[in-house]
Amino acid sequence: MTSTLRALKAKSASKAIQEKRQLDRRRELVCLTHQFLVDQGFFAAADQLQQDAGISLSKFEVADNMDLPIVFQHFLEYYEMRFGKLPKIMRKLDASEVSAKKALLRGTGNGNSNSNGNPAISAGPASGTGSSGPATTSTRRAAAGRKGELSLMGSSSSSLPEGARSTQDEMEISGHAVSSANRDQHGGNQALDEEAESSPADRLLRPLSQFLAGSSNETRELALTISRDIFTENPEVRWEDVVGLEDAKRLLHEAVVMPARYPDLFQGGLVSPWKGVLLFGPPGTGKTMLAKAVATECRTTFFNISASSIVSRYRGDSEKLIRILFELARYHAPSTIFLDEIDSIMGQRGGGGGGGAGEHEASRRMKTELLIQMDGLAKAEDAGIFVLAASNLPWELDHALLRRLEKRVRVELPCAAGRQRIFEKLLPADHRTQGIEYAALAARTDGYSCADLSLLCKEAAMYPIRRAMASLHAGAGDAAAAAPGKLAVGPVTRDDALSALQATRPSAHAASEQAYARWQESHGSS
Ligand SMILES: Nc1ncnc2c1ncn2[C@@H]1O[C@H](COP(=O)(O)OP(=O)(O)OP(=O)(O)O)[C@@H](O)[C@H]1O
Repeated sequence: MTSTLRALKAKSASKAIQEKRQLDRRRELVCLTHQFLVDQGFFAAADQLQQDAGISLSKFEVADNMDLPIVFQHFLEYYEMRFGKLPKIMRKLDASEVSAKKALLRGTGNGNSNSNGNPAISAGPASGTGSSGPATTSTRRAAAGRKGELSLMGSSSSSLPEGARSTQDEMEISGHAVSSANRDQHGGNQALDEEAESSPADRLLRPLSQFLAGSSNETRELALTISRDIFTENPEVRWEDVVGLEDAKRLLHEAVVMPARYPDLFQGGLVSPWKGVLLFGPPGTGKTMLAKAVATECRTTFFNISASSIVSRYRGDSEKLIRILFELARYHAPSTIFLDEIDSIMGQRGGGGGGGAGEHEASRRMKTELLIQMDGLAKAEDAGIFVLAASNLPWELDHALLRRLEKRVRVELPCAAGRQRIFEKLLPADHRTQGIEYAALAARTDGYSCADLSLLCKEAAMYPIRRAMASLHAGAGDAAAAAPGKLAVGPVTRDDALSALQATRPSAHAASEQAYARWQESHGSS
C-alpha cells in the first residue's frame, strides 16, 4: 500500500516537473522570438507577441551569447553533421492548407489553442513527443544544450558548410530579394531551383518601424495605408499563366527581367535598364497579369496601385501619397510599382483634375510629383525601382509622362490559338465537361478579350448548376441529393458552351483595335 502511494507520489512529482519544463521551454521560446523581433526592428510584432503571450517580457532578457539565429545556426550544423544534409525548414502549403492557416491566423480556426485562446506552442524537448523526421527531441536538445560553446562558435558563418552559409546569408539580407541572379551565378542548377520552389519565394520585408521612425503622423498614416492596401504579397503569377502575348512577354523579359537578374550586364551607358514601361491595349487582355508575372519573376516588392483610386480616395493627399509610395519602394527595393489606368491621372488635358485650365491644383501637383519621382529613377540610388504603367487609352497620355515610359508594349486581344488555349484551360477536357469543341469556339470568338472568354466559360459552367437547381425544385432530387454540398451537378456540355457564346458579347470594339495598331506604329516598341 505504502509503496503504491510512494509510486503515485513520484509519478505526480515527475509529471509536475515535466509540466514546469514545458512551461519554461515555451517561455524561453517566446523570449528568444521576442528578442529576435526587437533585434530585427519588428517592434509592432514584438509588442503584439508580448500581449498575445500574456507575459511581460520586459522583465526578462535572453542570456549572453544566446539568440535565435545562433540557436538556429547550431541546429543546422548539428543536423548536417548527423544526417549529411541540411534540414528542410519550410514546405509549401497547398491551397486548402493555406486557407486553413489564414483562418487560424485570423483567430477563427480550430487549431490547438491554449487557455488564452493562443495557438499552442509545441512543448519541445521536454515533452519528448517530437516526431517531425530526424529533427526530433534529441536534435533540439543537442542544439539547446551546447550553450557553453556558443561564444566559441560565435555568429561567424565561416565554419558553416556552403549550404548552411547561404541560408544564413539569406537571413541577414532580409529586405533584399535573394535574386534569381545570385542563384544563377552560383550554379543555377536544378537543385537550387527546386529549393526555391519549396521555400517561400516571398520577400522578407524590412520592418516598417524603421521607415516610420521620426516621421509625421500624416506620413505615418499614408505609409501604413500604402503598406496595407497597395503593397501586394508575392503576386504568384508565372509567365506560363499568361496565355499568348509572346511578343509582350519577350519585350518585358528583355527590358525588365534580364536587368534584374543580371545587373552587371546592364550597368550604365547604352545598356542601362529601362526605368519605365507602358503596357497598352484593350481592357481584360492581361496587362495586370503581365505586371504581376514580372514582379514574381524578378522577386521584387510589388506595389499595385490603380491611378483612378489615387484620385478618388486620396484626392487631397495624392501628391504626398505618390512621394511616400516611391520612398517606400526605395526602402523595400528592389521594387516594381504598377500604376494601372495611368490615363486617369496623366491625361494630356488634365485627366483626374477637371480638365484644361480649370485643372484642380492638387491634381496638377500630383502629376508634377509623379514626373519628378520618375526622373529620380535614373539616379544610382534608385537603381532597384522600376515603374510599369498600364493604359487602355495611350493616345490620351501626357507627353511628359510618355517620355519617361521609355518602352511601350502593346498587349493585344488573343489570337485564335490563344483563345483555344484559354478554353482548354478553363473548360478542361475531363469529367467536368462533355464534348466541348475548342477549335470551333475559338473560331467564333474573334474580338473577345481573355477576360470576356473567362466570363463566357463562367456562364457556360452555370448551365449545369441551373439544371441541378431546377431538378431540385421540381422535386426530382432525392433526399441525399438535396443535402447541402451533395447536389449532383452534371458536366458542362457543348450546347452549354454555345449558349454561353450567344449570351456573351466582346467588350472591345474592332475600331479600337485599329486605333491601338496606329498608336503602336507611331509610339510603340518592338
Ligand atoms: N493573357 C491572359 N491569359 C490568361 N488569362 C487572362 C489573360 N488576360 C486576361 N486574363 C483573365 O482576365 C482577367 C483580367 O485580366 P487583367 O486584369 O490582367 O486585364 P487588364 O488588361 O489589366 O485589364 P484592365 O485594362 O481592365 O485593367 C485575369 O484575372 C485573367 O483571369
